[in-house]
Amino acid sequence: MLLTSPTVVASIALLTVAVLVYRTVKSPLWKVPGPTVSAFTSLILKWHELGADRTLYIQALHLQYGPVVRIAPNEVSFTSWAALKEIYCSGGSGYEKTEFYDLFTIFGRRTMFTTLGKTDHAKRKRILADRYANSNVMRGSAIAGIQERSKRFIARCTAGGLAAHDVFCRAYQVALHAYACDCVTHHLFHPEGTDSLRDVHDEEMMHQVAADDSFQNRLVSFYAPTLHRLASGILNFWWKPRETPLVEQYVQQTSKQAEAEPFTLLSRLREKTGDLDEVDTAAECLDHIAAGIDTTGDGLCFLMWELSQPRSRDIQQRLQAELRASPDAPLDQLPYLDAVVLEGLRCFPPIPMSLPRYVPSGGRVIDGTWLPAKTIVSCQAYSVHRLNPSVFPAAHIFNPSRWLDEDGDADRRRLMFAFSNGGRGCIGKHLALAEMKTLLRDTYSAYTTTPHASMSEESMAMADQLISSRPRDQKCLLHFEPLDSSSVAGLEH
Ligand code: HEM
Repeated sequence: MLLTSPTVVASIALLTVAVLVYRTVKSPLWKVPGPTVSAFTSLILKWHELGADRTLYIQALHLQYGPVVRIAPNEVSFTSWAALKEIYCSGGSGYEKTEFYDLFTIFGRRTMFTTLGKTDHAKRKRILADRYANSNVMRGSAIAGIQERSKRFIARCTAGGLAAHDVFCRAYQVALHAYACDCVTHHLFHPEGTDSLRDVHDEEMMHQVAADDSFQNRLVSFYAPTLHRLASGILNFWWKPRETPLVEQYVQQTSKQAEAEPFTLLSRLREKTGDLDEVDTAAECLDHIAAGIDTTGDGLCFLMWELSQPRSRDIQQRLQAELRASPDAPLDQLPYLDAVVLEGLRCFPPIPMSLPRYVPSGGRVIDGTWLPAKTIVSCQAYSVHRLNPSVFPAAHIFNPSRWLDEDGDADRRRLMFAFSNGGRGCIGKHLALAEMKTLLRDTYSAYTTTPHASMSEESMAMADQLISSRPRDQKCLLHFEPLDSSSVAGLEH
């Protein structure tokens, strides 16, 4: 009786609010700059996550509040080198990952990417690292496979003459994602890599991974597992669950049966059979496929879109001039190509979002702010690359030449966060760079690219997925116009 009295209910509610306010105000995070609402609830942040614009929301907060911003009651975002170094590089591999990475477990197993603790991660990395070393990526049939796939990509893009070709991934159309898929599976399984540039079944399989629209569904399963369990029928109607049966089957079969060449990851995993069972092996390989398709594909897509704009005409011409002047130069001796790729990854990082980590026990001072253990801290490449004006002046401008200036070179390179930094940075970095440079070299030694009239900046706006981003309309129509017949002849396949 007493409990239903309005006075008692109001008193309990008031007391609860008072305790909440008291605890919030007394929290060590209270003084961290940020909107007041972030101190009380993470709902606004989650709303932006579901709306696919978390990255831009955090960017706006940094613009308003500075390099340290509280984005949720227990979460702080940073943009400075001091913070980046502490969070991602201290002790070699930085702070431990949060349970956010549970969203990416495969076949119920943790892979190198989803391992949270440092010790387990270091053990797994010791097994895998040598196959992704630059010397292994750039040798013999490893690099020859990339070159072959790049020529296939160009052949598909130019098969219809001047007609526009969709260089982004759409069902049954030629795509940068197909190129990235064929390159990464070549590195994992050769000779059993995919041929999604030419084979419809492989393209369909690639498409399941690349055009996955499940991020909202997965976010709900992460934040509200009970709701997800109870209401999955309704949720699945609105937001698709992740379903990639074709690639799962391919990886499970291939990782069991294939005779893989010595440069491949699979051959390495075979040498280490005592460390990983069949399911671990398949999960690790599938993870690398997923990690290597959207990232390289979207990175190239945003970059080629930018190069195709009238405002980038001089840049495209300078790139063409360098490539045509040195047709046989090794990839690492083409400084402007390198600058174009770095600037592409700076302006359009394929993983633009926060990479969340826990403050270790005992708490830490990060960029002058003391934070208790278990606070979630992160940097996001999108903001790191745009909000350090002394290192990246006029950061909103796509300007590859900034990377040619010897002055400040070390500062720029250490703030390049597209592949993250420290011991948990991208293991596939050299593979991705080889793929990007090879395809750009083949394209711009022989063609000029221009945007199709139907394309707009809005359709190419960044849309966040779970951790990566992609163009909002998932298409990017470009024309490929031959520079002259002699340059094209070498690329015909
Ligand atoms: C332009 C292309 C790429 C970009 C921008 C990129 C970016 C990144 C970033 C930012 C991370 C750190 C993620 C985090 O801490 O949450 C990462 C990790 C990782 N990447 Fe990439 N990546 C690219 C291509 C690739 C490729 C081609 C592979 C294929 C093998 C790959 C495999 C991985 C793996 C296995 C990890 C986990 C590393 C670890 O935890 O030690 N990535 N990548």
